Amino acid sequence: MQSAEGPGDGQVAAGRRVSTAGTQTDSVSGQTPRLSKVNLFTLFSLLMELFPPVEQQKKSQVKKTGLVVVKNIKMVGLHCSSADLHAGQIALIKHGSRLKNCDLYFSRKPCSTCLKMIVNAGVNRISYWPADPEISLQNEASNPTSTEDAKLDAKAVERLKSNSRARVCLLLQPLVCDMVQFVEETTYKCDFIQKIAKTLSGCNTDFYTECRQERIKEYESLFLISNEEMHKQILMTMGLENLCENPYFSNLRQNMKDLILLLATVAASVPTFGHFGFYCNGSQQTNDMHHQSLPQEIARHCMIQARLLAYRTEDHKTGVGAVIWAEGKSSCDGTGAMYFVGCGYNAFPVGSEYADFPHMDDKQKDREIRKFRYIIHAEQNALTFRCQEIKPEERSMIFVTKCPCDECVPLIKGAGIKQIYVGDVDVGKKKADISYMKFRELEGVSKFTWQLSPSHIDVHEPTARENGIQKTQSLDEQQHQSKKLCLGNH
Ligand SMILES: Nc1ccn([C@H]2C[C@H](O)[C@@H](COP(=O)(O)OP(=O)(O)OP(=O)(O)O)O2)c(=O)n1
Repeated sequence: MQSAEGPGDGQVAAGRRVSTAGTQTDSVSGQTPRLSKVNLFTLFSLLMELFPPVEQQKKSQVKKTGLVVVKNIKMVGLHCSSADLHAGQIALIKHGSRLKNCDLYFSRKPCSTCLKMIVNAGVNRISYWPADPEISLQNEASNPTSTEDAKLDAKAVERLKSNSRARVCLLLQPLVCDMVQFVEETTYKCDFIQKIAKTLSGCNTDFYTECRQERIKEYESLFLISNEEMHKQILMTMGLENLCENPYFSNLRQNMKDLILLLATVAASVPTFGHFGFYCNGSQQTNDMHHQSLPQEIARHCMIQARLLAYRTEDHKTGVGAVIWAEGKSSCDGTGAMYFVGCGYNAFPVGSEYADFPHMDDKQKDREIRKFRYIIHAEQNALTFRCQEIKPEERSMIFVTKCPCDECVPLIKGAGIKQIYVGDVDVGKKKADISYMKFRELEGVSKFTWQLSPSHIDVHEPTARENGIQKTQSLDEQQHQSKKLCLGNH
């Protein structure tokens, strides 16, 4: 991941303050609103809780939890609980003593079983989203016995917290004031939404608003506690009584609400809509395992991660995000066999200051002071700062929000990545300083672009592939689906 600043100012440290800085500290010169690293990691932990389930989740008091492992201010692990293991246990299995000095971002306050092992591994800091914890405290009325256990666990967590070297805290930074509006506007203009809008030709121009509203409703019910009293009770049980006083309490709730709004807006940018998905064009279809498509919901989820990363860009005109995942042998992680390899966004070389390089684009005169020779592309950063090797025998995939340019196409192929999931709006374009010609000719890497399912284009052709499986749909089924908004888990 790009950029070297660390999380720090303006953070919400448990029980001390809600926020001191009015805004995040690292936005670039006030040009475009920018997501802070702390908020990026927090939002990634929430997203990981939403990773499409690969197995049946058990109905229990233990809530599914997302987890981001950060080392030297870079993400090195993305996990979520499985049916048998909590997210913290998975981190321990996957990283072992490499957790030493890492920062961990949980989507829920971890239980004592996880916390004792994580603390023991020597982590530096543990941050969590201040709503219902992993062992739920929200079911008080419905199940008094399990709430008793949950309260005992919360007490044990507090004891572990006060006796450990690791800092257990809340790290939430207020968003810059026009951040949500900026995300909403850029989302509406993004390739994925615009491609759908074109096919609707005015009959449902408001589909994006509907998608977004659905996501907001879903995420609010998962990540917020609507009842203020209940929220206070939970914070008290978690040892955050200082945050229960106003204005801290209302500031905290507003911060949380804004972040959820932002996450839902980004998630709505790659919607489950009609027959849209990531498909490769006919001639590229193959039976080779390495080149078969991921399930659509997983592909969409990873693209949402890439879209979120783009809000860390240092290019104030065009933000791009990229994330690399691979599929190993089966695993205990809630992500199934998939594991995180690396991620990045477009930015100037690490350590540079805002004024070091030109920021002009190719529509502005004077070639010498244009940005293009200096900016490191999202894919380049994802490859440079990856935390895992790309193994030739495994299915590896990169998700990029914008078509790879001629500089990046050979890098992706050379690195041995097997699949690209991408928005292809710029394919074949040659701009003055950056061109997107090589993507079309790229061979040996499967290209899944956002489009209508091939089976929808020709209803008699049984070529739709969901997870590599041939599928035929009746005309009726298709018409029904395209009328209705399918708003399941992104
Ligand atoms: N796969 C890609 C494609 C582009 N970029 C980055 C490099 C530059 O920071 C920016 C370039 O984007 P554009 O080609 O859209 O050029 P402009 O920013 O000048 O926009 P415009 O389309 O108006 O020319 O995106 C990237 O990181 N990864």
